[in-house]
Amino acid sequence: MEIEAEGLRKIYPSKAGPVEALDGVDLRVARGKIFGFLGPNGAGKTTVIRILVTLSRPTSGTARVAGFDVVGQPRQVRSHIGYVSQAGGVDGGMTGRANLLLQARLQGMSKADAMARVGELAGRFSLEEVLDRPAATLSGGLSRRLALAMGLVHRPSVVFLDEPTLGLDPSARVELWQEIGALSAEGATVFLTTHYLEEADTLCDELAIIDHGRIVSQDSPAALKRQVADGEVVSVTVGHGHGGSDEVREEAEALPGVRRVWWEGDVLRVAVTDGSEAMPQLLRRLDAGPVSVRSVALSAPSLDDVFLHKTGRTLRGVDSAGNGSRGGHAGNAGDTRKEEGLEDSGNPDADQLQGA
Ligand SMILES: Nc1ncnc2c1ncn2[C@@H]1O[C@H](COP(=O)(O)OP(=O)(O)OP(=O)(O)O)[C@@H](O)[C@H]1O
Repeated sequence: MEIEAEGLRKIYPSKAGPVEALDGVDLRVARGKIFGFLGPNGAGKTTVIRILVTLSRPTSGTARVAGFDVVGQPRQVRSHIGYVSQAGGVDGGMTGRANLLLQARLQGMSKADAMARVGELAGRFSLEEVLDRPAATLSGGLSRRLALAMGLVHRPSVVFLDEPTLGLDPSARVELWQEIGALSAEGATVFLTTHYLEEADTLCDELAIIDHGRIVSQDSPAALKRQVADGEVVSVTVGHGHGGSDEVREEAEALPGVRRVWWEGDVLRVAVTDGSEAMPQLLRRLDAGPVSVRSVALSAPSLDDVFLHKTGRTLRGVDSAGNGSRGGHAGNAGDTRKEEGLEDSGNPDADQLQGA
């Protein structure tokens, strides 16, 4: 296993009293896999990543990355990992080349080696044309590619990416997926957080969903979807404001071939063994009932369904810039980040950590 965590707990002190961010997190990620970490806001994703990349210590529990203990052997861990935070660590006032060179020099490379590595990475990430531009002038997609290249300067075997495509347009996102896929094809292990379920579904070999500081599920995207429904999901949209009726849900549950029924706003979702068999019966039953049906659709279960089933919340509503209602609670991070900064003081480069 390239990443292993057991019983991770983290309690942050805060003025309002201790905040339990992690409540016994276990994780196992095999070498070369792309592992996606999903969860509502405030679920504990960043806390786990920060422990795994040695920026924060667990209150209790253990974790090993690339075979090294994150608490006892932080230097060894750092020399084997790349970490690209949400902020990315790119200095906007410096050119792309200067950013890359600085990282390489910080890794202890000679000037000649550093320049050769910058050339290599620029070719690999199609950054040649932007090497001499100040990083602040790069588009979102280019800036993320630069940040990723910076995280790979020292050829880490495990790469941590915190929301790598947040706010990117669809084509830039797909380009980055290709880069991430290539990393794993070359043997690197990738651990990423994302709010985009499509990204998790397309890119990741395995996913863990965290909620309230606990892992509620870990499996491949396909297996997770099978857990929700080994079949199809009929989605019935009812008249505005008429969703949520227990009576309708119970009626649907009583039909043959129905496995699970739940409301998502004004949409009744019905997990069934065979959609074409269940749909006519379901519609007949609904027609006789109190709600009007506006539309019906049949689909395979999605990760949205999994997420809702596991956390009781939906991640839908994230707009292309990553804003919007992401479900879950925002937590009380706003007034407490300072304490986190204190915990990490002494680390000169918390945003872009590659090696010690
Ligand atoms: N330094 C801190 N001091 C106190 N509480 C904190 C601190 N950092 C995080 N927390 C709290 O711990 C919990 C987990 O936060 P964390 O940032 O790990 O969640 P997250 O899943 O990464 O959220 P997001 O998706 O919003 O980034 C939240 O309740 C948060 O408010």
